[in-house]
Amino acid sequence: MTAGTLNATLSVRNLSVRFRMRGGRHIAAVTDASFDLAVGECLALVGESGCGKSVLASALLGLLPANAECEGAALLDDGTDLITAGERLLARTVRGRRIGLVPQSPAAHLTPVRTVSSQLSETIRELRPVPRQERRAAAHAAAGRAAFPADHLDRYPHELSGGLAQRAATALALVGDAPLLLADEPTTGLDRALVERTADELRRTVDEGRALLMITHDLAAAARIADRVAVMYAGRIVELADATRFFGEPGPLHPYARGLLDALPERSFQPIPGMPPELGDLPAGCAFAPRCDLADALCGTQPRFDGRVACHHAHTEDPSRA
Ligand SMILES: Nc1ncnc2c1ncn2[C@@H]1O[C@H](COP(=O)(O)OP(=O)(O)OP(=O)(O)O)[C@@H](O)[C@H]1O
Ligand code: NI
Repeated sequence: MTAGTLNATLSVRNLSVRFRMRGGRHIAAVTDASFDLAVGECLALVGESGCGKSVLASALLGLLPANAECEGAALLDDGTDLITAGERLLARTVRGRRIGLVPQSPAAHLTPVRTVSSQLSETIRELRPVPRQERRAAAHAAAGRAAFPADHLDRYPHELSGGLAQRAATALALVGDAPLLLADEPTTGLDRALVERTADELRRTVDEGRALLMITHDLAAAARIADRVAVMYAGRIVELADATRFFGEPGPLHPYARGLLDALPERSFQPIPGMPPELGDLPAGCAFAPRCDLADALCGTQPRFDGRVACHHAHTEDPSRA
């Protein structure tokens, strides 16, 4: 292990996930992803729809379907490799206990026939033996941290709006007190005020000594709580940056990441032209080249990720090198 990974709660190394499809085809959903996540840190994973964010999260929790093939490693601080650990170990010691998941589709994650309060209580009971009274208190505390209103705890999932279901799922992820949280679009369906409140609560959870990988389309939410940003394009992490630098000056290094920020209404409101490529049919070189103003012959070869960026024409502050 290198020095840089010593304090990491999670070290992802060269993680690739491919789906085997009919006719011998493959979909390269995640390719060669590497990053670390430390205690007290929030890493935001951003990128357009379909770029592989949720597949990456599912790989870390052993929740991929049977036609998925995984390579690489994802090490917890005690050396447990999430990629090679079997289902028994993941189910007994990892999911809910060491890693809490806020799923992308909360409705599918909530049990329809039980109230939010009973689901929270049941989850606590499964994780550790505590008296009923304490379970109730823990359920209330988790609801509060997820901005879920206490007077809705006795409701069934179908009685909840999308935003409330999202917050119920967040409470379920928090109730186990896992040191590592994976939140897949935790602010979807929430209005701006609730986005900010949820983001602030998640930030507080991190500041109490946890680590958070937050997957999001919402760059404003990412700017609010993230310490670092990982930008994914067509299954690859193309930039890994300090959030202050990324959202402020000098801004992102990768032309795709610069395009994502420029597309924001509060910036130039200029969408990136074109569409991301099919992950079943990726070009040999840089996958962003067909949409990139800066692309030239060099981009026909895959740019190497140097720890900060993977681009032959990365933005530079030094005009003589531009
Ligand atoms: N079970 C599967 N079999 C085949 N392909 C899959 C499977 N699950 C996901 N994919 C493909 O993997 C790619 C990445 O999907 P993923 O859900 O990770 O995207 P995402 O970045 O989370 O997008 P979004 O922001 O819309 O949630 C997509 O092209 C998707 O079609
Ligand atoms: Ni997703």
